Amino acid sequence: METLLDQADALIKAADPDDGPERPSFDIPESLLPLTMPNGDVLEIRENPSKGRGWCAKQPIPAGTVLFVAKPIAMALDMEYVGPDQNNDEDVDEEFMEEYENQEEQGSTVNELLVLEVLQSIFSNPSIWTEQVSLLYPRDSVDIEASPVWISRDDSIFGQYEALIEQLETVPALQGKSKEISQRLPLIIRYNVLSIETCPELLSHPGPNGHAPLSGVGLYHWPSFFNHDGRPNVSRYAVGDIMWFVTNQDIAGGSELCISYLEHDILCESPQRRNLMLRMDFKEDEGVFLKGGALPGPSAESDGPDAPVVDDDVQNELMGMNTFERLEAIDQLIQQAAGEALPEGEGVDLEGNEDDMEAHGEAWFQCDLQNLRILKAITLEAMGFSDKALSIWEECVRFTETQMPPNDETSIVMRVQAALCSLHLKQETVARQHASVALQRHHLIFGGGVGRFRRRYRQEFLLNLRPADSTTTASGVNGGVSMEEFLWPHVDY
Ligand SMILES: C[S@@+](CC[C@H](N)C(=O)[O-])C[C@H]1O[C@@H](n2cnc3c(N)ncnc32)[C@H](O)[C@@H]1O
Repeated sequence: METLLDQADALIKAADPDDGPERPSFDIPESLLPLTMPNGDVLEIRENPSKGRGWCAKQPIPAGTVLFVAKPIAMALDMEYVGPDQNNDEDVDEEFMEEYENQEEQGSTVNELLVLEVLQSIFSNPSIWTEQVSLLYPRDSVDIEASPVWISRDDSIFGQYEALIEQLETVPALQGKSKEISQRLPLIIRYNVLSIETCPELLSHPGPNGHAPLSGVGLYHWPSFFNHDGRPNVSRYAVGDIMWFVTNQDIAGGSELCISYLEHDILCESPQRRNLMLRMDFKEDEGVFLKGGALPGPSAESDGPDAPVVDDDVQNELMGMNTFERLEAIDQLIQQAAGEALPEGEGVDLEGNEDDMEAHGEAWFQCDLQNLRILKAITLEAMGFSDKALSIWEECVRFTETQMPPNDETSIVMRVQAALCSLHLKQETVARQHASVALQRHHLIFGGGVGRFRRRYRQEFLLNLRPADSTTTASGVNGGVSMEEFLWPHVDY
């Protein structure tokens, strides 16, 4: 994994400031090649009457087992998708653009680029269709014929799509299949696409050296047989385009192995909200994923927001303020997010403009509150109030450990900040406890002991969230040793 992380860093470093990085297409390192074929002694695909095919465990599987590692059939980067050019088209109708922007917000438009990429791969190597893509859901011709014909919102993409479909008939192995491919492929992408992100959980992910520009979508073969569950027992993570699937808990033989199609911080929401976000062809209405009892999520008739409010734009807007203003704004938003207050001058944002920060007097998503807590802790630390920040980091830890799947990678990030903050306050015992849980959990999910942990967290340790971070010496006893070296010394694990 370390080699792949180096390659990911190199792509970010060499990225064009306007066009972003090159698309990652990494070779699976030799040491991981045995993990690319699902082990038939341990795993099998079974048919389930209500969910279709899905991966199952043939025998007990311990937590932290890598089920397999996969490379996509094709991928596309979010940054590559530019969408219809509004400036050059005076006839673009407003309703269309509104719908287009909504879709864009939901991150689905890059899927259109993926349709083209997969088609290109099929054209170059027809066995990709016959041996992999054609086996994916949906397979039933009734479902397929009932679906509307796919039309891209982007004329340029649609033109290329039609041309490629026509060219398929010139490939002997695909003759007579172009109609089926044109009907099925967009649906296959729609229902099997996976987001691909490198270290997305890190606070440094969106920053200058973070891996956000490598984010995209991909179509994978074996991973497409994971069904969704609101209590996933499998977690996934990626470096570049290579993706790992690992059990996040001990699994009993015979159980189904499921991932979550939803972001893990949405899983604690009400079924109504989860289904709105899921946008799938099935309803996910199992009980909410909670260890500590149900949160008071919105009821069916609630008119609270139907998507998280504290998105990247809101977070950037807040981080652009000076710390005093920011703290005040965050506190106001926390009240609104908890459904305790209407915003100042209802329906206006922090600068008095109308925007989607309009609150409804209804609770926002739990992840909104979590994101606001994180921003508050960062702000308090920058202001020198690390003692207040520590209790907020600990609240953040609690959220990830009670409202998210077991051993979630986000809980590691929160433990790391709680450890660094405690050490800054010279509370070494507390710091070591958080540090130890973070490392154990990281080792379980990502493997590689302290070496890999420190490699994956390299950018995170450069964040300098608290004054004098880089030179801190714990309680002075470890003169000259950085906080991370003090808490996670390089030892064999
Ligand atoms: C990525 S595929 C998973 C494999 C699929 N079941 C198959 O037969 O190939 C996604 C599709 O599986 C089905 N599916 C996945 N999770 C489900 C669930 N929890 N309940 C019902 N259907 C589910 C839905 O039809 C969904 O569009």
